[in-house]
Parts: sequence; structure tokens; C-alpha cells
Amino acid sequence: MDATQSNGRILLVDDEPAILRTFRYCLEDEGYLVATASNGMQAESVLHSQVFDLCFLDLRLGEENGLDVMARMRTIAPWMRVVMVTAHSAVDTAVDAMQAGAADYLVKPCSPDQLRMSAAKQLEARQMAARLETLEEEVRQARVSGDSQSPAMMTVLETARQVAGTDANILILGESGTGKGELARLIHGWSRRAKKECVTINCPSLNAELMESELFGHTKGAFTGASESTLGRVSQADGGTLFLDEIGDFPLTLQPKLLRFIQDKEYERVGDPVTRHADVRILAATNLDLTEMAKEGRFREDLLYRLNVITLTLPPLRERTDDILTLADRFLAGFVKEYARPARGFSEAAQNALLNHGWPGNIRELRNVIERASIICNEERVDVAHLGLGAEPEDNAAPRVGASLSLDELEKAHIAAVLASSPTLEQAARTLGIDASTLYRKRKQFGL
Ligand SMILES: Nc1ncnc2c1ncn2[C@@H]1O[C@H](COP(=O)(O)OP(=O)(O)OP(=O)(O)O)[C@@H](O)[C@H]1O
Repeated sequence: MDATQSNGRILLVDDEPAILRTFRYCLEDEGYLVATASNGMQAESVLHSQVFDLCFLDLRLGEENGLDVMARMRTIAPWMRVVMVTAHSAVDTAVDAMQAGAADYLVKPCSPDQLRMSAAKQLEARQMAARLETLEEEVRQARVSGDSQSPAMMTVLETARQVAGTDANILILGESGTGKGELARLIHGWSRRAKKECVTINCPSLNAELMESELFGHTKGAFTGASESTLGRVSQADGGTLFLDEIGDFPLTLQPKLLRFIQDKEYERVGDPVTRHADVRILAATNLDLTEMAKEGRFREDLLYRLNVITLTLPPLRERTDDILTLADRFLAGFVKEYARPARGFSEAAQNALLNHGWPGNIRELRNVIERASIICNEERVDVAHLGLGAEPEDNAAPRVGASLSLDELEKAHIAAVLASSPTLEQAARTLGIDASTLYRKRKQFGL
């Protein structure tokens, strides 16, 4: 990405060539990427081929009314902020414009300083929503630490820190619930891209068509139901990181397009032939054996080689026993605060139970167990009974229909069994009669 793109992309729409020229010089001096249009039709055609963050739109465009033009522009680029530019006498109409969706108005003639300030203010607002999301993520992350006392994990974290600063694509491997998503966010936070977004895509949740438009965006009317244009996650991640979670479930038919994007950083929105460019670092995670899948033709080998420039393998929690009590303490402190509960620590027996459990669901399971314990424990010390570890269904003691179980417990056991006997998530979803995105949510909900 070049510097101008990162500063902001601005469209000027005015029927006076002199205004277009002056505004353009002034804004280009600030490092913005500027395009111009002298009427509504031109503006629409530019919007179809390029993405803008902000538009300065003249309220009186010859015969045309700027408000009508704005309404049409907003259907093509709903994310773009529009500042109405108006003569002093038309301030009332400018107020109407704001009620119709303009972000602000500017009265002509205006000084270069006023123009610069207005552009800066609007672009800042445009970035604010994205920043807010990142900040929320950071607050959430504050509870997730990149520290560990376990030698296996320490090695992974050390390598992760070293490679975070490069732009190399990283494949994160590990059993479900080992913290692959958290590690991806930590790597983004340690990288030079930390000020931009880390955008996550959950691969199993979308079929090939939806995934293509989610990733690359689409134009209005590109397919049935596409009532608005969207920019796509790749554009949202421009300058930042795209995290492809559960990449093993990325639709095979769309893999060539992802490969091309990773190689050339180029892509097209669905329904729009214009080739676009985005500077995105790719992190991907899976608990599947992609090499085996590639051998069987279920994953493209060339894509695998692009994704696994660096591979980090997270150890399962049972191999991180040095971290179990620290993590448990941290989760407990967080949950008792959240639920205003009395527990402040674990009894010795509870600590031993935590250390001796196998944790097939890894950190996610530990988190769920501690959340539940924090709620049901009415004392200062969480004891073994509060952990409920013994109550988990064993493989050889599958719950029966009609047994004294809640619907949730039965559903969890059934989903776990179907998952264990299905070669792919899609197959499991078909067997269960639910779509892949519902299955994805339920796996997270039940810590499977
Ligand atoms: N170091 C950590 N500190 C605190 N919580 C963590 C840590 N690592 C993971 N977690 C928590 O454990 C849960 C599972 O983490 P995450 O979703 O990153 O695992 P995953 O390996 O990506 O799982 P899956 O393969 O199922 O997607 C989440 O609730 C996450 O917040």
C-alpha cells in the first residue's frame, strides 16, 4: 500500500473546474489520494471503479441537486462519508443534507485550512469505528497474556515474537481450544500492523459464494440478495492482518482466488471486473492435517505452501501443566469480578484435580470449567465438586436418550459424537441437519 492510500481516499464532485483544481491541490498536499468528477453520472462511474473514504459534494451541480446525487452515491458506497459543499445562502439546505445522511457541510468560499480540517475530521471519524473494534479487542486481549511458564509454550511464543515483525504468512497449528485465535491476535499486536485491523474470518461458517463476497466484497446487484455494495474483509484488513480461522474448511473451489490474492495482493469484487490491491498479512489456523488433506486432494498444495511460510504449533494444555494453575487463577479472577461472586482461589484438592485432568478441550475447556465453578461456588475456595470434572461423559459411557440429562448435555454429547465420526465439518453439519455456521457456533458454545 502506498502512503496516499493509507492517508485516505477522497472524491471531489463539483461542476466548477476552478474549485475542483484548488481543492485537489490542497488535499493532495496533505497526502490524500484524490479523484474528481464534475457531475453525478461521472461521480457514480468513479465510485463503481474505486473505493473512497470521503466525498466533498457540491450541493448545486448545475441542473442536478446534490441531495439526489448523494442518495445515489450512498447506495453504491454506503461506507463513504459525504461532506456537502454549499454557498453561504444555502445553509438551510445543508442542514437538510445532514438530515439526509451527509456527515457535515462546508460553506463556500472556504479556506484551505477549513478544507484540510474537514477532511482530517471526517477521515478520523471513518477510522474511529474500526479503531473502536480494535480497542475492544485489545481490552479483551488484556486478559490474554503472551506469557507462559511451560517450556513448550515458551518456545512457541519466542518464535512468534520474532516472526511477528516480518510480513511472513504464518500457519498456526494445534488442537481445538489451544488458543490459536488468541496467538494470531497477539502476533498482530506485536507487528508493525498493530494500528490497523486484525480481521478474522471463520472459514467453516461460509460456503464458497458467500465466502467470496465476504472476503473480496461485491457490488450492488452482483447476485440475488446483494442489495448493498460491500467492501469485503480484504479491503477492511488493508494495512493490517487477515486471520483465516479453521483454514482447513476454506472452500476448495475458492482456493485458487485466495492463492492469487496471497501471491499478487490483487483481487476483484464480485460483480466488478476492476482489479484492486490490498496490503494484507495472512495468518491462518487449523487443527486439521493440511498436508494429509493436500495429498487427498482436499486442500491445494500450492496454497498450503503460501500459508505455511512459518508454522507455529501450539502444545495441548496437558503438555503445559506449568500454566494450568496460572490460567485457572486468571480466569477465576475475571469471572468472579464479572458475576460478583465470592470465590478467591482453589482448594488444594481442586488444584490437584485441575493438574490431573486431561483437558481434551484445552484452554477453552478450562475456561468453561472455571466460569461454571465461579458461578456455583458460594465459598471463598473453589473445591473439586465445583469443577465438575468427574461428571464429564466418558467415551465408553455415552449419554442415552431418556437418561436424566438436560437437553444441553444431550445435544453436546450428540454433536461431539457426530463430529468424532465425520471426516469433515460439512459432513457433520449435514448429518446433524444444521448449517456449518450453526455447527461452528455450537462447537464454541459447548467447548468441543
Ligand atoms: N493465553 C490465554 N489466556 C487466556 N485465555 C486464553 C488464552 N489462550 C486461549 N484462551 C481462551 O481459550 C479459548 C479458546 O481460544 P481460541 O479460540 O484462540 O482457541 P483455538 O485454538 O483457536 O480454538 P479452535 O481451534 O476451536 O478455533 C478462548 O476463550 C480464549 O479466549
